[in-house]
Amino acid sequence: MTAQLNPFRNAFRLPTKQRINWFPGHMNKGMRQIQQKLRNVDCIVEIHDSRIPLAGRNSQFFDTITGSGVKPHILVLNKVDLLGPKQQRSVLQQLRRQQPELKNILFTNCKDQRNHGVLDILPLATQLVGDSSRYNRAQSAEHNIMIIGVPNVGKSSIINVLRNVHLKKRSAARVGAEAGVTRAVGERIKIQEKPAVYMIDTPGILQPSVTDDEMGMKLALVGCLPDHIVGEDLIADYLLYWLNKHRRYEYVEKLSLSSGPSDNISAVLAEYAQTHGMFHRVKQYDGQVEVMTNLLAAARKFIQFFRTGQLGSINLDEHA
Ligand SMILES: Nc1nc2c(ncn2[C@@H]2O[C@H](COP(=O)(O)OP(=O)(O)OP(=O)(O)O)[C@@H](O)[C@H]2O)c(=O)[nH]1
Repeated sequence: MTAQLNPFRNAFRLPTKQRINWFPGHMNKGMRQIQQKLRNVDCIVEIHDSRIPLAGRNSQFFDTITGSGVKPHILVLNKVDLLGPKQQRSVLQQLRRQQPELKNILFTNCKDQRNHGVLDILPLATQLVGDSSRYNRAQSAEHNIMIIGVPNVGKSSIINVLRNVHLKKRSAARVGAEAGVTRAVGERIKIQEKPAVYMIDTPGILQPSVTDDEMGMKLALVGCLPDHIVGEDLIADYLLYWLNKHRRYEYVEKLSLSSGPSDNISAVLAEYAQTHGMFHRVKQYDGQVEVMTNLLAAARKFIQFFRTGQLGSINLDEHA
């Protein structure tokens, strides 16, 4: 695709009537439960999606909930298989520039047989707890590590990998492709025998108010909340906006678009649906049945291409 002056929108706004409930009741409850358990926690491991290293990670918010300003804290950027090694390096540089206070950053992949990076979490946590003067429980018989983060980033998956590897035990935390699988702070899950280390799984929590439209859309795009809350049509529109803005035109070939890049989501989805046989039958008022292109199915496919890395390695927080 030839480089060209970007003829597309340069800002994304939610439709004015769109009301999105970013913060359902169980998150409020989860937040209180997290705070109640904090006293016995030695280290906070914040898990986030590596494709949005900044969006949704309001560090002040998590600091307030978990006191991670005083407790040892590790930021784990998971799903690095969807980010790719080149982007990984630029994400690290970006974080070092923008959040120099973050000292302990790991990239992980739970889908990799070798559990890329996941096995570094425990040694680093143990070292940080040992070095911590305020919470010096290094000599104590057991450590408690609390896992926090926004929904669907792989918190439960990481606990399961660690438990399987260190204890050769079956999964203990529920994992699911939809956001919001873990609804409450669970019991401690043992992941190592000597010294005993426990992990506490917590429900995914977003900030109580997501005021930045783009931040909300990025969270939606990587699946941090169920698709129906924002709507697949809107998520697909944001994806198209982002790709054009960053001149990432891989979608043109992937969606077999004959006329090149476009900023019109309806036209893009209609063409994809037509060329890929996506139709549905709609009954009209007069009883006639009309065959129409299935734009929703096309939107779902477009989003799925992004989520499975088929539109290339993407850091949604990179500057245009
Ligand atoms: N590609 C990829 N997918 C992953 C990885 N880790 C977890 N997943 C998938 O991400 C989805 C969410 O994983 P969970 O472990 O349930 O995430 P969670 O943060 O506990 O989710 P909530 O309970 O909703 O807060 C599941 O479909 C996992 O299979 C990873 O490293 N790479």
